[in-house]
Amino acid sequence: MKAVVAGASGGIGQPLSLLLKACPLVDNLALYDVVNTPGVATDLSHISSVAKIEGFLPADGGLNKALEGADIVVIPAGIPRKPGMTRDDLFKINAGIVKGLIEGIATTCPDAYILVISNPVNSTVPIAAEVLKKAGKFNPKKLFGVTTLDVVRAETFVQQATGGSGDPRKTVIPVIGGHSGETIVPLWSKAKPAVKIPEDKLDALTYRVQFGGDEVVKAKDGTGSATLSMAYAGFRFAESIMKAAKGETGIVEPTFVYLPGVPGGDAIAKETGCDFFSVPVHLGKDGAEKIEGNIVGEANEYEKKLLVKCYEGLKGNIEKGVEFVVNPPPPAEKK
Ligand SMILES: NC(=O)C1=CN([C@@H]2O[C@H](COP(=O)(O)OP(=O)(O)OC[C@H]3O[C@@H](n4cnc5c(N)ncnc54)[C@H](O)[C@@H]3O)[C@@H](O)[C@H]2O)C=CC1
Ligand SMILES: O=C([O-])CC(=O)C(=O)O
Repeated sequence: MKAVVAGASGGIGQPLSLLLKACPLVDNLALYDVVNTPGVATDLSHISSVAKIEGFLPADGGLNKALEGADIVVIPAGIPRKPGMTRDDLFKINAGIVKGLIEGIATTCPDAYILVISNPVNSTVPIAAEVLKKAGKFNPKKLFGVTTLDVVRAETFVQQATGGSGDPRKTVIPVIGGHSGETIVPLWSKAKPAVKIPEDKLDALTYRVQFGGDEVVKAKDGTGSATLSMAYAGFRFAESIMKAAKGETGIVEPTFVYLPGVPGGDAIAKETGCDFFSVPVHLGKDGAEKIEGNIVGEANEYEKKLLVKCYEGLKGNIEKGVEFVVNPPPPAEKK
């Protein structure tokens, strides 16, 4: 299994690369970034794990060299938020970064699983899909927006709100929709095993999952957004993809996918009016095998109200991403 991290020298990229280097499922690890990958790769190369590691910079076709033969490409490249910014404020810079990286993937390793972390995920995944479509290489079963951090937060915060003890990972909570503010919808009613959230804590708990990113941005006070918890979440999702690729069955993860391209997705696309949506997806050797049931239809009344707000925001984010590729903005005039 060859894994590539694009944006490997950054706040997420470095710890994510560390986790992938230590993972026995990875035989080869390529680190790509516009800066510092020789240093990061040399540092990680001293770790006594099976993965062979190499760092690449843009010079001399570095991106294509990194991507050559890749089975899985994880993309945390791009700028993070500062206090006062929304994820959508990152679009201006990150849209072009993601577009360029996906063009490289379309040329060099179109069959790889593609995991997009770069924000705004609600728009960068549609950008990736459109770039791949344009190149005639779009396989919706292998393109994923990484929304695992929302799931991780829901697992953690619900324990705190209910006074639960024990391993938070043992409670499975589907978090669906998109990856920003009100587009993030935790389905507490679908938790397994069931959770009993005191009514007076429900709004605050939901808000904390939806705006957990802001909590970190505020605490980091201008130095960035979630990196370590994101590296954990990104690795957790990448590991699930790799395990499924190697034949492990029964793996289900919420992830932001192109609904019409995944079995079971059409009904949800019709109900939500959104072609891209995060839903629990069964993972298999070919990627997204199918979507489990109609989770949107099964939401309770409280969650249905949250979903209405989710659709409103998400539709615009998706359209913005699609437009960026289909009707690209004119190139900026040179001064
Ligand atoms: N999906 C999610 O749940 C989350 C997403 N994010 C997003 O992840 C992205 C990265 O965040 P951080 O690692 O904190 O930022 P960072 O600034 O620390 O690292 C980003 C890295 O990307 C590199 N980069 C820039 N242009 C590139 C290009 N064309 N090719 C390859 N690498 C390039 C930079 O050199 C830098 O090393 C941000 O957009 C952030 O909003 C952050 C947390 C959670
Ligand atoms: O909040 C941000 O900008 C980073 C992010 O996506 C998260 O932490 O969920």
